[in-house]
Amino acid sequence: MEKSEKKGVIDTWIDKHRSLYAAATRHDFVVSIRDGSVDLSSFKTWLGQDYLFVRGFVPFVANVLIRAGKESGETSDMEVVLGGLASLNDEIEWFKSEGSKWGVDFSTVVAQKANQEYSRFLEALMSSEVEYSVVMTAFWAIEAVYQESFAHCLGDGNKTPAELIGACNRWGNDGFRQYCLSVKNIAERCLENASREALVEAEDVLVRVLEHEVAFWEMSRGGQ
Ligand SMILES: Cc1ncc(CO)c(N)n1
Repeated sequence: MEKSEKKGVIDTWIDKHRSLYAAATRHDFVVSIRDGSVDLSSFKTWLGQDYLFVRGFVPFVANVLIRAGKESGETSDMEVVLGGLASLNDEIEWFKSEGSKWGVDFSTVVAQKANQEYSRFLEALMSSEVEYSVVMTAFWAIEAVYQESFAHCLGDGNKTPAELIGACNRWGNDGFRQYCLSVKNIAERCLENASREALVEAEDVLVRVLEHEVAFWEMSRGGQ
């Protein structure tokens, strides 16, 4: 089989954890955006919590960037991650303008438990004990869940409310999809050469990202 046809280890894990992957990428909140039934207080809750998440995600991606420069052996890895970091800069500006559009004052938003736990998980991944291949797998999964979720809200037959199209476009656009594929290719390349222990850890980290993503969407139910 040609290399391009071969199923990578990430796709094998996604198949193995198919129902959890679906829970993370087709959550009720996401489905409600797509079918137009979304409760706007849920959206505002998500917006405030995700703004806080992204502020914590920046140092995580910066850590990935440093590792991509030192540990990867491929000069292109750093460029891919730098592109991601640059788009987080725009994203923070976008969050601020969405916050004023929806009347969400981020200075008063408090991180909920699921958000705190996700941040702690990211901090643990920044330890130098964690292998590059494991960190890259986590990074891919974090980005891919948002890409798949929001692309679903833009797919054929969607009834996504006009005022939420901008949010869906942020992560559902084709450029972001391509970027996620680049990150996936980096992770796959690293995993091909990884030790047994690293593979076990990478699969575990992938599962834990999916669980954190489900818990993150669940916060939107509170609507507070
Ligand atoms: C919870 C969460 N996961 C992933 C991303 C980005 O991919 C985000 N902004 N928020």
